[in-house]
Amino acid sequence: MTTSNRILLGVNIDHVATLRQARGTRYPDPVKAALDAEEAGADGITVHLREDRRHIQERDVLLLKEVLQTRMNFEMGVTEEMMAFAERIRPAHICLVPETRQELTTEGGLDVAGQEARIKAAVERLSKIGSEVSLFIDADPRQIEASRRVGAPAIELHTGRYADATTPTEVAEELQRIIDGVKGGLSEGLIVNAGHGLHYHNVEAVAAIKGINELNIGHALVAHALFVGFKGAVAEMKALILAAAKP
Ligand SMILES: CC(=O)[C@@H](O)[C@H](O)COP(=O)(O)O
Ligand SMILES: NCC(=O)COP(=O)(O)O
Repeated sequence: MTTSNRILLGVNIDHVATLRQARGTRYPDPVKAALDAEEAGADGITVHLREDRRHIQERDVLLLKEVLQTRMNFEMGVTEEMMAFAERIRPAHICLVPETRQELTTEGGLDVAGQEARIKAAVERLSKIGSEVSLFIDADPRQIEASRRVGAPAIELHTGRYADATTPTEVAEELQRIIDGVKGGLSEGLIVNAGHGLHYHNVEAVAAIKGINELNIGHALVAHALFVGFKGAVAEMKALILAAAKP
């Protein structure tokens, strides 16, 4: 069970690639962003190779595998194509996410409870290559219990609803859901990560929750980097979460 106050920052570089793909250029290179992020204190690099390849490409993942000093967290849908690719690159961490072609971004968590046999088989297969498999789920007790049952060592709680909440009541309710989810995950013996939609203005309350292992943050960092540079954006975020996580 992870109960330390040391909280890790996983930097998601997908949206550096979004900017590149918008013009079909060679720049900006997410690989450069990853190296800058590491220099600025990132504990790991997250990439989501979407089925539609709207941002990260296979080339990015293959290069990252060669150059990262930290570790890769490879987000993927549960498809045969992705399973075979993951087996080829053997990332340190794999996060299984739900994916819909038309969605603007990952809208909800993976329905582990509704497809336990399928997710269990994927977790078993991916664990054989030495990856630590986590499941990107909503902070829902049913999904947390199912995650333990399918043998995943880790979960990542989807913080999108908290990030999108507008009224103080809604924010408090969504935060409480995450707090309860962290407690529930830890009591099931799982490593608990969190992420999606986290920003400089909403990250501290989540970073202050005891027992969270890692926060994965991307879109807000890439946006802020336009004004302060990628290293500056990562360093600011890292300082914020470390200060918030202090006992
Ligand atoms: C699963 C997750 O939360 C991230 O991969 C995030 O989704 C990346 O960005 P997009 O969802 O916008 O592709
Ligand atoms: N898994 C969440 C993630 O990697 C980053 O999501 P976002 O900060 O880009 O919304």
